Amino acid sequence: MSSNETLSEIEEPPTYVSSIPVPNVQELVRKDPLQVPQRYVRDQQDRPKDTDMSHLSSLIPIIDMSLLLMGNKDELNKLDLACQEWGFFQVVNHGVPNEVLQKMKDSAAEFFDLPLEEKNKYAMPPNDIQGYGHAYIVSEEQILDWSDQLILVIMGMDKETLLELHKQLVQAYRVNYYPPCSKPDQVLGVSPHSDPGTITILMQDDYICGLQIQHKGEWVPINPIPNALVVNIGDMTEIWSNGKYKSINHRAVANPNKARISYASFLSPQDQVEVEPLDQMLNSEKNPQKMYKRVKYGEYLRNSMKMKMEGKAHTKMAKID
Ligand SMILES: O=C(O)CCC(=O)C(=O)O
Ligand SMILES: [Fe+2]
Repeated sequence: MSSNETLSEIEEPPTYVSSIPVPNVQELVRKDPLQVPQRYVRDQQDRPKDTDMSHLSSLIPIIDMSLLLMGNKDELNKLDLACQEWGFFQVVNHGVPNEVLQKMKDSAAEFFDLPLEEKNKYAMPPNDIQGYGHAYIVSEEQILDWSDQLILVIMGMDKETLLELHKQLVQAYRVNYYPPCSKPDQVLGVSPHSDPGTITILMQDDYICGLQIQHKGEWVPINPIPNALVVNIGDMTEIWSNGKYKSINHRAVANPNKARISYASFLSPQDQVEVEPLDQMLNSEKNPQKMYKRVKYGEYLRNSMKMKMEGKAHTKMAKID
């Protein structure tokens, strides 16, 4: 995008790769809580295993935002290490009032409680990623996730202010609804994937576990801390940092008894922005070789949407072999 072109001049709404329509999981469970159709059953090696990784969960860094804002160097180093070693951390004292978080939770819960006909008034249209439904379904054979989603691309803010503050930042918001599952050991709520954008800010349910991240080959649960926010590095930050900061494979598992809702806010560059390793990241001793090609974010995103979510397979497009 040239420097004299601004977001407000780009009138055309972006189009997305369309996803094959699939059943509504919440409705499936409402009709028969015990059925788990074959389309949702994972191959043995992909199923959540009953291994206890809680000793690793307690090592996932917790960052105190109030310390960062006071310029605390130790906390800044902790954040730097978190991005390099884990790609995930939880943030406490983030300054977002608990009432605001609660309102988000209440309004999402209210939406998912509506009858299907009401929810379907906001159904995701073909070629769009916004709305109620499912994305990333590219073949009839694909094993499906045990969840429904509501996705919004948030552009309603004052563009001038937004541009001033963030230049080309785009925010998309996805509410994931995971109905309970009678066979949680055979399904996944969300397939393993890394997030394509810059960073993701995730509000989990305060008590129900589900999110797991891949760390040194193991699936490690991120235990909820009430009112904390989970932050993870996306693929674009991995590219800008030439791999110093890691965009980590993660997934969500289903719960046998309770529905779980998570709220993911994806921050990303504008579609036209070209992303490549920053010069200063190439001069470090650790990563002298350029590991990524230049990619246009919009193309990268759409390319990833043509594939089912499959770990970091979609990142190949940007990798230098
Ligand atoms: O539900 C979760 O905890 C994870 C959701 C997620 O990874 C996503 O929406 O990209
Ligand atoms: Fe994610």
